[in-house]
Order: sequence, then C-alpha cells, then structure tokens
Amino acid sequence: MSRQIPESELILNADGSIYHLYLKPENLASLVFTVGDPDRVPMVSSYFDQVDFKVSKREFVTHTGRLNGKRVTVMSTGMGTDNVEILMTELDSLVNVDLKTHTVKPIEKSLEIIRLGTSGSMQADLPVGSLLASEIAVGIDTLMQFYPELKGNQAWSNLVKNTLDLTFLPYQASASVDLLQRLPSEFHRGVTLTAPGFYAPQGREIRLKPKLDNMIERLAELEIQGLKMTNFEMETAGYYAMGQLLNHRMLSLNAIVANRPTGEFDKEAEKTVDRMIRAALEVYC
Ligand SMILES: O=P(O)(O)O[C@H]1O[C@H](CO)[C@@H](O)[C@H]1O
Ligand SMILES: O=c1cc[nH]c(=O)[nH]1
Repeated sequence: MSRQIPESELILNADGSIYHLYLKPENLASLVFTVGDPDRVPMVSSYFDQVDFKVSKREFVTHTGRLNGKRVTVMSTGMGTDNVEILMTELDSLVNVDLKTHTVKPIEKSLEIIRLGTSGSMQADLPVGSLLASEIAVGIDTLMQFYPELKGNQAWSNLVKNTLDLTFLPYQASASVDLLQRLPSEFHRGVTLTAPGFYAPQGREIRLKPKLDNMIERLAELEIQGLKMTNFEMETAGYYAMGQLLNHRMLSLNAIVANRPTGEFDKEAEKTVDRMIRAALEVYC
C-alpha cells in the first residue's frame, strides 16, 4: 500500500477539485496547452470545435473541449516557475493520484504538455516575429534546489553558472524529442534561458541597474556542440525539469516578441502569437 498523502499536502476543495487549479480528473484532457496570460486561453479555445468545460481560479483559467475529434485542454499559469511548480504537481496529481484514497496510483500516466508563450531573442539574427521551440532550457531560478537532482547532461548549467558568476548551480532539462520532431521547419530550435524575473534577471534596466553587466552579450556568445543560447522567458526550464521528474512529455514553443540586441519589440506581437497557436493546434490536434 502506498503512502497516504495528508489532506494538508494534497489539498482538495469542497467539491473534490484540486486546490489551485479547481479541476477534477474528468475535466482534464491528456493533451494540455499552457499559456502565461489568462486572456490567451480563449484565443486558443476559439479554434476548438467545441468547449465543454470552463473554470477559472486566480491565474489558472482552464477550457477543455475537442478539436478534430481529439480531447484537448488549454490553461493559463500566470508568470514564473513558482506557478509552473503548482501547475505541474496538481496536473500530475489529477492523473497519478487517487484523490479519494490520497494514494499514488499503481500505473503511471503521462500527459503531453505544450507551452505556447512569448519570449525575447538574445540573437540579433533571430528577429521578432520568429517562432522557436526550446530544445534545451536552463533555469536560473532556485526551484530545483528543492527537488531530486536532475539526471542527464548539465553542461549548459555549468557554463551559465561560470559565465554569470552565479553562487548556485542553474538546472538544465530538455524537450520531448517526439513532440519536437513533429514541428514544421518554420520553428527555429534553441536553448532557452528561464529567468526568475522580467527586468534585471533578463538584463533590462529601467531605474535599477542590473548587478550583472552585459548579460545578454555574455549569454549570446555561449555555444555547446554547435548550439547557441537563443532566448529569454520565465517558465520553460521549470516545465522541462518537473516534466522529467514526473515523466510527462513536454514542449515549450515561443513567439519571439522582443529582440534584445537590436532593442526592437514586435509591433504585431498578437499576430505572431496567433500564428504560433494555429501552427501548434495543426500539428498536435
Ligand atoms: O507570454 P507568456 O506565456 O506569459 O510568457 C512570457 O511572458 C511573460 C513575461 O512578459 C513570462 O511569463 C514569459 O515567460
Ligand atoms: O523579452 C521577453 C519577452 C517576453 N517574455 C519574456 O520573459 N521576455
């Protein structure tokens, strides 16, 4: 008999739904698209043939329906890997924990989880309006200091630690090869830096000067086995790391809306995001 998880750890609402997401197992499809912005959820589900279920709690807005006969969920997470940790743990609990007995189910189920997010390019020749799949992601937040060590190559983590002179080791994890391979050539592939903030942690200066000088230039010239670091955002490494530990298949797609070396912001960012959404639905649904 597996461990009985205390009510204060696996928390359920009065209607039996899981604490933050407000979902019951039957409300979730095994193909899940995630977005940061709650307003992006109806943009995605407007392409579904039907929407059967909607719920919203804090930044977590969920729509589940069908497209081309396939059941599909889209949900928002808000920003940052702290929200991703909640999302991934609660999604995993919905499929791999018996919510009545509070015990882990004997047969593990794997979800397909695909992020549809915005991102800033570190490379002058990766222009705004581009679409990019994160092949590898490196997290410079501290989430993974609290989970079991990630197996596999950590060469990027070590390189980023030394380049930025960080006092802790970042973490590195990868996309599902199967999900990545299905993408059309329109999608660039890249190495994504997941930052614990939008401004100084991505080298931006408004009134406060970032502690790290020339962060973008230093990161943009890094290269391992012919791959360069390509873009900044705030969730992907958290998704890939939690997905690796919990055995879910993960992919993060990025609409490049800012080019940091050239200082440009995409004047048609919404159209770029819409192009990414339509491309992803066509490939995975
Ligand atoms: O557009 P989303 O999916 O929110 O993703 C990116 O945009 C937000 C910052 O503006 C961060 O969440 C970052 O990861
Ligand atoms: O530059 C950017 C653009 C979108 N999201 C980010 O996190 N950074």
